[in-house]
Amino acid sequence: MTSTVRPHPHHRTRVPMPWHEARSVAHRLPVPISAETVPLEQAGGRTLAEPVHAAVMLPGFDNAAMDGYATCGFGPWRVTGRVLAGEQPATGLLSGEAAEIATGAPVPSGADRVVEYEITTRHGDIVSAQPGPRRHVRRHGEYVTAGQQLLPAGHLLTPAALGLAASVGVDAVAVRAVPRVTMLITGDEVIDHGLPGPGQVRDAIGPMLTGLLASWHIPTTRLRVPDQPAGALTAALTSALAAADITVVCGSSSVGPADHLHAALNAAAATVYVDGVACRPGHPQLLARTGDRWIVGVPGNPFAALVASFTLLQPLLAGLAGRALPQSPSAVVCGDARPAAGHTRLIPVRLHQHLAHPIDGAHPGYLGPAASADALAVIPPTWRPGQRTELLGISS
Ligand SMILES: Nc1nc2c(c(=O)[nH]1)N[C@H]1C(S)=C(S)[C@@H](COP(=O)(O)OP(=O)(O)OC[C@H]3O[C@@H](n4cnc5c(N)ncnc54)[C@H](O)[C@@H]3O)O[C@H]1N2
Ligand code: MOO
Repeated sequence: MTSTVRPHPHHRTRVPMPWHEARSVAHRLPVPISAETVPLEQAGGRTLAEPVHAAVMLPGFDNAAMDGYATCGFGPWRVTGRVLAGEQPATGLLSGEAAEIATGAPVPSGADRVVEYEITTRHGDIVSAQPGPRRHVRRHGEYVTAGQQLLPAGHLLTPAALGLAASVGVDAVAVRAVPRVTMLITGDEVIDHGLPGPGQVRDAIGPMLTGLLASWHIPTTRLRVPDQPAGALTAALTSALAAADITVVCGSSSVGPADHLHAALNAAAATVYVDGVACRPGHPQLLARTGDRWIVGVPGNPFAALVASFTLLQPLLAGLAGRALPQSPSAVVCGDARPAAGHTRLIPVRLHQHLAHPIDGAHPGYLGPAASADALAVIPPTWRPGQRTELLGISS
């Protein structure tokens, strides 16, 4: 798995790592990054470094699950008062008494059920009903007891998880730090704005990865690196490594005369863990480390760069956050997914009626199909028509 980087051999032989193995290596190698305590408002999309425990019981008090009447004993009942949410009942109820009550209001002592308005008839202060078996009272602590662990360390704080933490009285949570990510965009032909001139291309990877990482709640710094002089990437990588937990080098991953990544890694005394992955597109991708700093090399072809980001960057980020790899949903792929011997194909698909429909026209250098896809379907070499296959969600 580990190899020492040699001086840039243009025609070196790489042994590409199987796609699932590359993901697993990128996920299990990192030690989780440091933890910090942040207010709940800032914790969305972060990963818990410590479990969340309930500070209070839930519900916090016996309360009405319906708008209607809290009643005691058998009806008809005499209505003696009214309790709204946020109020405390003025008195308890005796047998044959009722209090009008709002959903969420504390039920008066003595009440044995809440009868919803819809099934009641009322004449003056007398209310009648034939209630069903449901009591419509949410009992103190029936959901959560105080001190109970609700979310484990390693849990991603989704909107529902934030709401849950707030509902049990939590104001701040211990989460993993946000890794600092720098992107180095290489290529003398690559321009940032406007219309490309002869031989030029617009940077598609910078905007794509900025958006992808933002969807994972991670801000990025983007820097341009010229191909010439040959030492420019080494200098840029050295300064990026000083400031960033992860440096993503875009382009320069292959074996061409301007592909300086391996020389730069050598200069940084980096250990390379993944050097080529048996997938299409995106095979010339790379994962390396020096100290606690990580380098991910993604190919210059933009769709290949997207695939590489899901292959190495997403698992690396999960590992740094101390989080499990996201569980991939699966679907049956319609038609011929064209499996290829010896490598995993990643194809853009649209999801319709629980089936994955491949989008035509995918090329490593073109993002059209990926831009209108719901997911990338993972097609192993052994794929057969009608077989379910893993999906990587790319549309959020
Ligand atoms: N002899 C070989 N040549 C190539 C191989 C190989 O195995 N042997 N692999 C091919 C594959 S597959 C890919 S992918 C590319 C990877 O090349 P690099 O990562 O070194 O990237 P570049 O050479 O710099 O650029 C490739 C291509 O992508 C365009 N590009 C680069 N950066 C951007 C950007 N930010 N936005 C949009 N487009 C970008 C660049 O202009 C080139 O067209 O190598 C193959 N060659
Ligand atoms: O990774 Mo390359 O783009 O397979 O085309």
